[in-house]
Amino acid sequence: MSHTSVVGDSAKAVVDTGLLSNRILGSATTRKTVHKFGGSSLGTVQSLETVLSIIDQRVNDDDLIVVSANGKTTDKLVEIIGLVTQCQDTEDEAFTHLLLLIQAEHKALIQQLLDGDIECQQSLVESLNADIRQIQQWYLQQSLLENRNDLLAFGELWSSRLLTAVLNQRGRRTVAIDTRECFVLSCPVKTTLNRQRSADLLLGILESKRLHVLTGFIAVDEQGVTQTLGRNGSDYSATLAAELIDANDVCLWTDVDGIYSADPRIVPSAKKLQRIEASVARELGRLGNPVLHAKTLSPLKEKNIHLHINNTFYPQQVGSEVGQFGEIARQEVSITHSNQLIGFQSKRFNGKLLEQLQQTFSFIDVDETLQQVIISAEQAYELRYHLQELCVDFQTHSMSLLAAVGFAIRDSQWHREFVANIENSPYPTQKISVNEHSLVAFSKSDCQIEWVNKLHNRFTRKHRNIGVIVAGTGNIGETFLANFLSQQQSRQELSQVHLIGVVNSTQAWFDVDGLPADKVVAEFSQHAKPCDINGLVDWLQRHPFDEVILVDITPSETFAQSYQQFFAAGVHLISANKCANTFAQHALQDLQNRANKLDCQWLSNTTVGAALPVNYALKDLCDSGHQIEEISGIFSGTLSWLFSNFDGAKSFSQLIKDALALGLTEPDPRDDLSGLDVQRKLLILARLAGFELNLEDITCHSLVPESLVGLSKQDFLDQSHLLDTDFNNQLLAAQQNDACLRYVAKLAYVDGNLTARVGIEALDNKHAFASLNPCDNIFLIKTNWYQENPLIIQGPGAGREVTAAGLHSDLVHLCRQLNSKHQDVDIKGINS
Ligand SMILES: NC(=O)C1=CN([C@@H]2O[C@H](COP(=O)(O)OP(=O)(O)OC[C@H]3O[C@@H](n4cnc5c(N)ncnc54)[C@H](O)[C@@H]3O)[C@@H](O)[C@H]2O)C=CC1
Ligand SMILES: N[C@@H](CC=O)C(=O)O
Repeated sequence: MSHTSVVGDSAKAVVDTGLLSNRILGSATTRKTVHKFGGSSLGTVQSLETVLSIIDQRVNDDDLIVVSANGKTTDKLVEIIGLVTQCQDTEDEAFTHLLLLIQAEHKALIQQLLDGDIECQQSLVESLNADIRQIQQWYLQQSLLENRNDLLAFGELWSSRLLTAVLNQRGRRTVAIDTRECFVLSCPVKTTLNRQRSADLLLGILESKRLHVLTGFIAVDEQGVTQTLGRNGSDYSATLAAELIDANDVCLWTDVDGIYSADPRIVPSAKKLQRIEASVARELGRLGNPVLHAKTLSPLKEKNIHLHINNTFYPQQVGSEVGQFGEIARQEVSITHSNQLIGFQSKRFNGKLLEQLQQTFSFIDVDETLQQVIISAEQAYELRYHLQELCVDFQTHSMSLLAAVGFAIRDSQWHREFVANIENSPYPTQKISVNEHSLVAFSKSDCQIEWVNKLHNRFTRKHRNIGVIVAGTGNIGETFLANFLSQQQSRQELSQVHLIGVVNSTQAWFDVDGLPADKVVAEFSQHAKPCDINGLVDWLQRHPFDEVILVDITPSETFAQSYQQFFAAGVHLISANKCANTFAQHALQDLQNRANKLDCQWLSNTTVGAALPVNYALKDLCDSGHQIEEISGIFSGTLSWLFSNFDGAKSFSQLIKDALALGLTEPDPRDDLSGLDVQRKLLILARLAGFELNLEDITCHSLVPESLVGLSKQDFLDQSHLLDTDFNNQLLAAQQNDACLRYVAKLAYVDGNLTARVGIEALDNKHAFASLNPCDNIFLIKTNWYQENPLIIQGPGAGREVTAAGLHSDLVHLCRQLNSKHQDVDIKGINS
């Protein structure tokens, strides 16, 4: 066989595998990946263009490409074999029709994809025509059945030639490899590869700085005779190639989104399993999963190669990854079923015969007591034939299975639950087979869709893996993280919540297997890698969790401006940062609309009053029909603390430094002293109450003189003594009038007029706002129904512990919502 090789320039420089695992994320080193494109991805010009763009963006020259035959070519070639086998009257006509159809389809693909390159078109069409003539000749000589495997091999051969030619034409130096030159089977029946010989041959063929497109599905035996690798043989070719070249990953590009927790065509609430432990995947394959095949997975075992299932038509979407993972991924449970099984019973199913059968066939269950083996309907034909040849008497019956599959499920709490559920279900079970990673109920009746749904709901409904990323490791962030583990252990709502990332302004530490919450602060600098907001957004687009919550404990406006991107990545937000909530009205509205549209939740109850339930209360009042007429009070913990403690004994400037050290102030205390923080809080409450206004609509009296505004934070603190005289004077004046200094916020809505202001006031010592504990906030809310006796909420309004507590409260609320979230999978043509 000759190679198709046309010279061109490869422009691929950047590695972007788009893959999930820790091994890939955060690493810039090149790693070899075998990309396999299935027939559905190669069937039309349009889908081939999509494949070409995936190759352009994601495939490096070190990688290998493995292709199936274009579209349904293999089915048509098999049909030709069927015609010849059946010897029908109309065979000639049907043969010619099918062959011409195959020829025409391939010619059309060549001409459209190589549009403008007549020479290349001609060369490919000539090869195609020669192959078609060869098939005709076999047919006329009645040797088609003898050459069955060579006939089938044409599908992959044409496909690899075409893709290679197009890639070369588009500047990617590419070589086509017919795997019959390098995949040598030591046992064609079991499709066992002679690994050493095959590796030597393949590595000898690969050319440096070239991309290689390998035929899937075909190989040769030790005598050089063409062999096929059976159903899903191209997937197997890809994993074999990965093993031979020592690749890290195999990417199967197909027309499904990944592996689901049940068949999504019949279980609408099935969720995608983004990470599947390899041993669990093998068990799913053994039980008949239509995407994962035991044979495909076998070459990956020894070398811990990860397998990715990605949808060609939605390449940005995260698919499923099979490999070795930590505890979080191992907790997933899926429900599988099949009505395509055959039970064989024979008195001779014991001893040597059974042993020998087990070596040749992949049984789903073997039961010596029942003298029964269960096998897929696909393999039943061969078993029947084999037993007949051995003159073994047997009976057969249709069977079904309904199974729960999960890592070490036999030893988990699910074992008892499964048995109880099956025993109480109408599924007429013959037996339950208990395996390390699966619990399987078998029946002689079909398994009904509703039983699959019921079991799936029971096992997976509440199991949503939620990843949490904390942005901001300062004053509040550290305290939030310090309390994370104890919260996780004590709150039932957080049982599936995992800390998977911590980010600050320059660095990030991610681990999809979970970070040690109790050590994360201490070990952050040791593990963190440089990361900016773009890096974070990138990471968020590929996370393997059912839900991800980002907790923004930064003071950063830039970070808040990225919320749009976070929502676009499907991430939920909890904000202590007040910036986004105080964007211009239209910008905030856009953001909220976007979150709603994308089904993303956004909680920000600590932005006002720290952990005090002010936002909740106000929202509840409005939702229940109150019309808000006044919101007033002391909204700054810092200013409350400063003015409560400021009695002249200690200077005002020293008190500012103390408040900063206590963690009450904003990172820059001038944001409190200027009134900006209070102004923001009043704006947040006003908007919650249904008023439309912006920051500049709230009159603000700043306590920071112009001369101290432009200084660095440290210079400001050094020069803060310049404030002391003025504040001493204000204090004296207030004291002389039996009054005290307080920084007050007030919004009033009277006769259709809205006024809002924040500023310092001298309040009578008997005023409700005068006798607060230092640092307490007070919120007074008047409505049409709360007039003379307004609603008052009072308590600590700032500080590390209370703010962290408020954020944890938001986390529990949000997880409660997400845990019970029901999300149906949309399946084209079935429910969408
Ligand atoms: N102190 C309090 O009582 C309360 C504070 N808050 C809010 O909590 C937030 C955090 O305050 P502190 O912890 O005192 O601040 P801090 O200055 O001590 O820590 C801020 C953290 O955010 C990180 N950061 C800054 N910009 C970032 C960016 N662009 N990307 C990622 N990380 C970034 C910094 O590296 C640092 O780790 C502020 O928004 C504050 O308004 C809210 C309620 C109460
Ligand atoms: N600096 C703020 C912190 C809470 O938002 C305050 O003092 O209230």
